[in-house]
Amino acid sequence: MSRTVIIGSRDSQLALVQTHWVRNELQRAHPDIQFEIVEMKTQGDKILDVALAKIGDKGLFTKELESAMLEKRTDLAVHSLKDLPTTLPPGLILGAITEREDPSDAVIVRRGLEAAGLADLPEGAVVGTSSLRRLAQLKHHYGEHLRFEDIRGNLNTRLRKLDEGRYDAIVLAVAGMRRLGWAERISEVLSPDISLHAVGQGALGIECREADGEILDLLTVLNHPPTAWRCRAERAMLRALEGGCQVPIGVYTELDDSGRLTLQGIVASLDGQNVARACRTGPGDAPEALGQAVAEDLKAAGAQAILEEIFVLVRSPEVVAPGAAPAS
Ligand SMILES: NCc1[nH]cc(CCC(=O)O)c1CC(=O)O
Repeated sequence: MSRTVIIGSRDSQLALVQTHWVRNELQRAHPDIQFEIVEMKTQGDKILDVALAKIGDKGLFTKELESAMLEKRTDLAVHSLKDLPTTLPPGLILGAITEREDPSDAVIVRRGLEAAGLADLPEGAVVGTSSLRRLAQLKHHYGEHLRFEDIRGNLNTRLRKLDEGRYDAIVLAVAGMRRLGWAERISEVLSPDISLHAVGQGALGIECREADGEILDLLTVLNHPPTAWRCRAERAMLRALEGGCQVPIGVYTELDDSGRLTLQGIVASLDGQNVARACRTGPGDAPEALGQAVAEDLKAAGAQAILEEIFVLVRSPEVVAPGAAPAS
């Protein structure tokens, strides 16, 4: 293949680290092909100071990258998988899912404060989070002891706000901190008993045109089947719940040596008081069926009512939902 392959990326520091990693992997596997990166701003990058929930959740960080592929200005796009909606525009598919980083959430304590994690923070300490999923689960466990406030901006901005003393701790994805080389700032990795992570967290999704067989062939080197099975189950669950990225939905998956996949799911009310949980195990090579089954169990456990209540809250004009950033 003699063409130059153009890779679309958001221009945030994390997105560029991820896209350069993908470019290097592709270049190593296909030395005769030229790979180029084109940086783009998405809607979500332009309007970070606005309550994102108001703008519409689907594809805030992906639309511009997708239009570019459909118009053949680019050939593929690299996304944090958790920012990629579960339903893609016609003509585009998920060509590969890369090996997952640790998908857990991490607590970062402000410099100068000696605390090993959330349980160790002083009474009334202020914890910053921008995701309803984290907020709901942390309120459920630490609502009596800690206060929670919204935090916005990219990872650099959030760490700066933390160290300026506006928060005592913040909660972020382990994966982003590691990829940016800031792992040593992680004070605590939250166990799934405290916080189930976002669907797709820690993995990269590579999107391309469905009909572009050449590109699809090139991408097979990036696909990590165990991660792909886990993430497909997680995404099928989310899709079946029709949960945009704004709702407190968390997951945890495990793949055992014999290829059995376990998917745990949670749907929580914003105050953390009302929680629906479900867990099932099934064959790893039928992840969509497993995801759909767990979604049905969650609905039977009360998820529907929780989701409807949140939908009304998030859409009502008076209420600016605390921390409605997408897909965390
Ligand atoms: N919501 C934004 C976002 N999208 C992807 C990551 C990094 C982690 C990942 O790849 O899942 C983050 C930051 C965060 O949630 O802390």
